[in-house]
Amino acid sequence: MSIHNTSISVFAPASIGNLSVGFDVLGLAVKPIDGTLLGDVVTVSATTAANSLTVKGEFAAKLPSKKEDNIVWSCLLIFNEQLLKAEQSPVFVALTLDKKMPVGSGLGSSACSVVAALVALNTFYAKYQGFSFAKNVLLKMTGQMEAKISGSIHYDNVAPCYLGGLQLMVPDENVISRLLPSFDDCFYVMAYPGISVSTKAARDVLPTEYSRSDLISFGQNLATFVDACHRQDKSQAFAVLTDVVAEPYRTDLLPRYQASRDYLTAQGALAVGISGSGPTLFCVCDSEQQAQKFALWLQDNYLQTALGFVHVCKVDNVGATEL
Ligand SMILES: Nc1ncnc2c1ncn2[C@@H]1O[C@H](COP(=O)(O)OP(=O)(O)OP(=O)(O)O)[C@@H](O)[C@H]1O
Ligand SMILES: N[C@@H](CCO)C(=O)O
Repeated sequence: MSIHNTSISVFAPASIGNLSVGFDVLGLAVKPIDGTLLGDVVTVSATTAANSLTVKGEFAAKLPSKKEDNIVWSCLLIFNEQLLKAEQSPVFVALTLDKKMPVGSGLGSSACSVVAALVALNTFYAKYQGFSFAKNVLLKMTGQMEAKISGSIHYDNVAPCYLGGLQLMVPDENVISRLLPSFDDCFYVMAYPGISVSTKAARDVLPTEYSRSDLISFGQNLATFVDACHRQDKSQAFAVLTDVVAEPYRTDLLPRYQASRDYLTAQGALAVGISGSGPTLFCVCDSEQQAQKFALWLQDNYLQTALGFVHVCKVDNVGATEL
């Protein structure tokens, strides 16, 4: 097939950064059970004119109007730079971003755009020029792009969004992220209240130092959770899903969060937490019936604007995928 008459579209899913116990080091990709595409789609087509970027979709208007300020454009620039370093010739492309994800939502919105763009470009070049970057090289590029947005490298959204499942960030640049066994039978209710919280602002409220007892709790909760994942011990895993690093300092940014958390916990949720830097709340449930009940409650009690939504999700084990 000629490079000039076809296009590649890639979907990249929402994710729960931190998963309460793993600040900046754990992330879980999720997908709504009703088949809704909760994530962004980027399409790449060859063009004979100059490079271009078109933005459409429900949340397009929330993005900067100049294409140079859209992270998808930065992805194209870094990708082309890397192509040249690999002695490959970039071609002109027309990019389209279908911005389905609310910005500043805690669902990994910028990660969805970054991953969809870089995977779409990589797939495009693989199919039509027989060249592609290895997964780890592409993952590093996604980390650089995420850092450009939030001010520090953290892979807890981009890694699960790209690779799927529950990912643990490893401080080894040859590994970066490792897949952990997750609990595929659980349901994750995701409630986005319809307001925006910037990741940078939610990082700025965190202390620069922590007490020894917080340090011990953090290490113990994360280690116990990872061990429980490997043993598939669901009750142990979710019993320690407590965040001592970020949640205590971020609840003030999240109207109705504390009351919702208390209610859902009292009603038997396996765990409740802030997705990424918020404002999305996630609630882990054992059964679909319980998840649907909590979804209705969150719809009535956690949402604040008409832009808000609630989805009952499961783990997305696939990650970024060509449509
Ligand atoms: N394609 C894009 N998608 C999302 N944000 C973008 C994009 N391009 C540029 N931006 C800008 O990047 C910033 C993203 O902010 P932030 O990191 O708080 O949001 P986020 O990635 O949506 O957060 P979260 O991970 O909590 O969902 C905003 O200022 C937004 O205008
Ligand atoms: N780990 C990040 C996730 C948001 O992108 C944070 O909590 O600040």
